[in-house]
Amino acid sequence: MNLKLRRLVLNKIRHLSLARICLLVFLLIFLLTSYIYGLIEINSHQIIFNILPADINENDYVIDHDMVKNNPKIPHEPKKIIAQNKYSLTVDKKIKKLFSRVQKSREEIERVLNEEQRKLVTEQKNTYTSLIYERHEQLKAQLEKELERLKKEEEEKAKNNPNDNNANLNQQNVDEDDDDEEEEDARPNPKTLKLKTSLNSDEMVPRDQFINFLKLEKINRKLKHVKTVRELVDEYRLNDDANELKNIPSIWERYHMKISELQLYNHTKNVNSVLKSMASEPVINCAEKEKGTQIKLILTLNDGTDVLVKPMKVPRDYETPPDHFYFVDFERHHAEIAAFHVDRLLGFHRVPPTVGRVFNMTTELLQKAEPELERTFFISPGGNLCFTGHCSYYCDSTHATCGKPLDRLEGSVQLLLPSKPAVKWETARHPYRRTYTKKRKAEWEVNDQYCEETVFRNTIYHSKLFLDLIDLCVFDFITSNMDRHHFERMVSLGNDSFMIHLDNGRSFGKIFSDEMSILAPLKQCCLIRYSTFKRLEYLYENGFGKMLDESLKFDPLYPILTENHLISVDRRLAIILKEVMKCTDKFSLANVIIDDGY
Ligand SMILES: Nc1ncnc2c1ncn2[C@@H]1O[C@H](COP(=O)(O)OP(=O)(O)OP(=O)(O)O)[C@@H](O)[C@H]1O
Ligand SMILES: [Mn+2]
Repeated sequence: MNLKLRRLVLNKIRHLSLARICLLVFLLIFLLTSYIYGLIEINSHQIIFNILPADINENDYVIDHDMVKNNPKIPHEPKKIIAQNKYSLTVDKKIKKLFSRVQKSREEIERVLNEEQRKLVTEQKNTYTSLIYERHEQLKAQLEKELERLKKEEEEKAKNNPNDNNANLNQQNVDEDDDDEEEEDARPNPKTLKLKTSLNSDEMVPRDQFINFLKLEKINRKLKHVKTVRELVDEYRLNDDANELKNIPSIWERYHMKISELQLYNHTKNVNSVLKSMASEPVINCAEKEKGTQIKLILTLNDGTDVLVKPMKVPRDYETPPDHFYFVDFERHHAEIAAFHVDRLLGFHRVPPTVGRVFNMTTELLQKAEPELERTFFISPGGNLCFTGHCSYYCDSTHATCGKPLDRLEGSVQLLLPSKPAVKWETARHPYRRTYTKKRKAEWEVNDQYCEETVFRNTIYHSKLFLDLIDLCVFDFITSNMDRHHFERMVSLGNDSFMIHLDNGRSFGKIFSDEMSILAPLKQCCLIRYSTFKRLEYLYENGFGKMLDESLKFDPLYPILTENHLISVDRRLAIILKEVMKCTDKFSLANVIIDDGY
């Protein structure tokens, strides 16, 4: 009896295990396919399921809005936390003294080159410029010869071995390092060869001469016709057979057409209406920005305006963790907004109009999303609507962009500036670029003579562009932005059209300390534009932090910066002025503060 029972049980178990094994194998195959097709992500410590219904049903994302209203713990309106004038203004006597010294040297600073000097300096400048063009032509001719020779060799080889399928010569240049676009290729193509604007290493440009090149701009400025986008559009329309610019959205007339070679807008007033419409116009399409390292959306608004949206990732008081490099830092929407206001107060007007906006993720993003993006939406365990999107950094489920709460999402909205076909842009590598690696330092970080040895020798900076670069350094130090790898310009507006201060998402990552290395261009070159200095003086006298807070009050997401951020802005302004002061110990005042007419 006992034996019979035992056999029966054993048999049952055997059968059960077979069924289990089948089930297990099936499950494994299922998991493997899910993993391959991206429905499952495996992290170091968890497995994440991205299994979504193939067709997204709007009802899957119904958010309980009453819950938000009835739950006082959920902040559905940002609290106004900044008490006015809480941060104090310290006035440094030494800085005040610098202001009065500059006032006294005003005549000397503002003086233009006399006729004789102008001729001489123009000649010197032209000598360098012709030198680099000459070398460029020589190099091009040399490369063409070399290519010709190689081609002949290949042809001869082909004649000798007619069966051998030779590799195409031009094919060898396809692999280009994206980051080092200005570095020389192994075998550059003479047709697309970029002009090397740098003089040879033994050809130093003395400081006095370099300063004269900058001063020469003051004369040129007076003679110059300042080009606008309107002119570019008019020019383009003359040959616009495809009628590409026939029915352009109203933003062109309201804003784009007025962009000039000098700045993105001339009066705050001109930009306020754009900010307002970007913050309120209904969204009609939502796409992802291609090739981004972090998630960015491109929205088309009802009035035809295209805008770039960076969604909220971190709270206002977030600081970059001490072990995080600048190149892995999160992009912050509040930084983009604050940077616009800082740039505007500095009088540069080189950051595109940027405003904060609260989105209803369901109706404004999900329901308007293009299919690729739509597929990445899901509801989190906390009941919030989230999406991951596609990008190379932080587009996995652990870093999803989620409603705070439910489907309420804050973001920065930046106007997309005009580009092709009427407006051509150019990107150039920043001379004080960081290495974007964990271990290697850039030359400017180890060589204090870098400015004279490298920057002064680059003929691209024998122009207005150099003091623009110092302006950018001032702006980046105040906003604490270490992520300035390139700068972009609308070159069809002119050879030295202003540097657009784009991509400020990684600024304001430090609050209680200052990143002194950002000031390297100012410290090493010891040159600053007169009008910028006067602007810094004005902000110092009137309280930069306070003015910034007042300016930010116009943003729908106010407060944008914390009180400590505002204190940091005042502190950094004083540091910049002190660095200028140190420079005037080394060089005379009129050889540090330069009036180039801009
Ligand atoms: N407001 C704008 N108008 C026009 N073009 C823009 C604007 N903002 C960004 N772009 C274009 O998109 C590019 C990428 O923008 P941004 O630098 O913000 O993205 P990113 O993904 O952070 O780039 P990266 O991570 O490589 O620094 C810019 O270099 C510029 O060419
Ligand atoms: Mn960036």
